[in-house]
Amino acid sequence: MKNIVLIGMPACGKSTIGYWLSKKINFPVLDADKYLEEKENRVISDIFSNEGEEHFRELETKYLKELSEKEGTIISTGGGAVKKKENIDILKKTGIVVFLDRTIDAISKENHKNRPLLQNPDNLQKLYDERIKLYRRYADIIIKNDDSIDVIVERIITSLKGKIL
Ligand SMILES: Nc1ncnc2c1ncn2[C@@H]1O[C@H](COP(=O)(O)OP(=O)(O)O)[C@@H](O)[C@H]1O
Ligand SMILES: O=C(O)C1=C[C@@H](OP(=O)(O)O)[C@@H](O)[C@H](O)C1
Ligand SMILES: [Mg+2]
Repeated sequence: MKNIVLIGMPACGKSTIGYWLSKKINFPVLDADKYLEEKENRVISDIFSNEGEEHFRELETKYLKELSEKEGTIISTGGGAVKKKENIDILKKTGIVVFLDRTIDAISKENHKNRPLLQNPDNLQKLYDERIKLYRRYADIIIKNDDSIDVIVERIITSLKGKIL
């Protein structure tokens, strides 16, 4: 059974929707950021401020590799997982990639205190411009996150019917 891999901008809903999707379809869920924090016994903002983004990206790749070895699991990635093609190549071998497409406007209204890259709000548009083509390129399925979480979960389930559900 393939994994369901959620990708998209920071605060597009990957962690939250992964959790509710898991409840609905009874697949286990693993959040790549939480997994990394548990394995490293540290929080991401601490890794960014002490060792920097590059070190975080190395750890992210290491743990995405571990997660890609799962089966029938929902994997909520961090927004920057698409920065390395290597990450996506690995995730795609065992999973179907779902891009949660949420507007910058909606994302900008969320609380970003635990997102080191969004401490400067101007960075959101910059990240979007750098990454949007990557999310679209790597997506097997694109789901617009422009309604309630329940509706989005149902949209994902409908789009996966006949593919893996
Ligand atoms: N469709 C939605 N309706 C209401 N809140 C949403 C929706 N999608 C995401 N959110 C909220 O946005 C915030 C960021 O979501 P999160 O799951 O942490 O995003 P990500 O893991 O992609 O960074 C959370 O507070 C979440 O509840
Ligand atoms: O967009 C990014 O580069 C990042 C997004 C974060 O995850 P979320 O997308 O869950 O916020 C987290 O992995 C880290 O702060 C870097
Ligand atoms: Mg998340």
